[in-house]
Amino acid sequence: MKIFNYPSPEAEKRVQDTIDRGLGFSREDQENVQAFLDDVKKRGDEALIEYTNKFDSPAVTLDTFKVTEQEFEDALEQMTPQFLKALDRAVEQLTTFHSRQRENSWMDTPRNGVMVGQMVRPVAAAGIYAPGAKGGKTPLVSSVLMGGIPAKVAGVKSISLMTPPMANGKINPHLLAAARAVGIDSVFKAGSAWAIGALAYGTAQVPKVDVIVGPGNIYVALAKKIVSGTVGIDMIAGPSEILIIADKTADPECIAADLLSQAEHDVLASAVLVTDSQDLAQKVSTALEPQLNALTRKDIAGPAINNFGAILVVPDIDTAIDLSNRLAPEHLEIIVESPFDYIDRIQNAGALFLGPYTPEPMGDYIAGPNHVLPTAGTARFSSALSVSHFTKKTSLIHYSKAAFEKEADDVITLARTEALDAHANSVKIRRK
Ligand SMILES: NC(=O)c1ccc[n+]([C@@H]2O[C@H](COP(=O)([O-])OP(=O)(O)OC[C@H]3O[C@@H](n4cnc5c(N)ncnc54)[C@H](O)[C@@H]3O)[C@@H](O)[C@H]2O)c1
Ligand SMILES: N[C@H](CO)Cc1c[nH]c[nH+]1
Ligand SMILES: [Zn+2]
Repeated sequence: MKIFNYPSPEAEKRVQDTIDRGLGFSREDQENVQAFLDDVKKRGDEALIEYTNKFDSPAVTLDTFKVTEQEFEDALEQMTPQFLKALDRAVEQLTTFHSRQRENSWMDTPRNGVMVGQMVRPVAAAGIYAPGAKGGKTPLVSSVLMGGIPAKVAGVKSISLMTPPMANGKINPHLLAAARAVGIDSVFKAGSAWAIGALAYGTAQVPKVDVIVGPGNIYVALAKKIVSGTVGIDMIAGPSEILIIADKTADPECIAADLLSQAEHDVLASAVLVTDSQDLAQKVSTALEPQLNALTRKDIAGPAINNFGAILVVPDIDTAIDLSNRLAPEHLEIIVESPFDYIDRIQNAGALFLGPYTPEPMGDYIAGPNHVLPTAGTARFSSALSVSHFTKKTSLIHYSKAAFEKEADDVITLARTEALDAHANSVKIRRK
């Protein structure tokens, strides 16, 4: 992995390439995705089956497109006790974390005779996307939990899960077990942009939803971007990224492993180490090569490391923090002598992992917080997928006659300033 001194023009270029890589949708991608969406809007399930047959599995038909109860049962029979134990732990710990995000409705009486408040309500229907590239061979089972659990905690009644099928026309059984564990019964065998279109517009089989959440590749991200406004979305969750700030106390083998953990997600993933130790930089670079070569997904992690990976040597940890705030990474690991000393200075990051025993995958699967996180610098203004993505708020207002009389003149004045006579009249008419 290439080592750069930072600041320097060469390092600056690599940093800029990393920032620019994430959400760069080409015109061609946009046109293709728009065409998929238009077609799903027009032809519904027929279009879904056609694209699923062409891109994922020739075995999916209109009759087998929705996962049946029998398929759920067959899947559950294949689960090992070891997997079910891990799944149970993940479900429990994620539910505990997300339950703390619940917001209550409230009412207040700020002035005599006036009542104001906010009612929190779940959306009626939500759609969850769980990635599964290469005919469902890399099913992100954990993404089912990350979408489903906050939706359930919010109180959403109808949840549909979309995920690409495997070549044999089935959904990966572990993914179905995860869906069952969080209480999602409607699972459809469709991925990519057409799955997002089905959720946004509805088809004969797929219910139209109010909110679509979940990560996915460029086609999924672009489709979500296009349909947002028609439906709510969580965010444009792009290719994964990790930034690690480490000092001489860090273990180079662990740092190399953590960098690769995100690089293996996508050829567009980014993995950056920022350190004040030249010695650590060299050792991580050396440790990385053999670890990369041993990976099953080295064909994905390799290009990610080559194109969007870097080891940046900085004069001090304060410079590392400034750079990290500028990059606003999806995942930020701080592995230095006293990591908690730096929390106050972290302004932009999707999730923060502190200390040598908090590798990023703890957060991907089991710690509790959500792993669907803002990427490509969008952590400057957006946050992890949460219960609030599945709720909306209605304001509540009440005036007594006396309270109305007291404030009426000011409303009339403001309405006239805006030349809105009818507004003024609606108040005036009540003042007999
Ligand atoms: N930001 C986050 O929180 C977060 C979390 C998890 C995963 N991720 C990211 O999600 C992504 C998952 O992507 P994935 O590819 O593994 O799964 P995916 O399900 O998003 O993509 C696979 C689908 O894309 C379709 N497809 C393939 N080629 C196509 C083409 N030319 N046109 C249209 N559709 C096509 C396939 O047929 C399949 O249905 C990765 O980039 C990963 O880094 C991000
Ligand atoms: N690291 C990914 C988010 O960028 C989430 C994930 C799912 N499975 C493994 N990892
Ligand atoms: Zn991951």
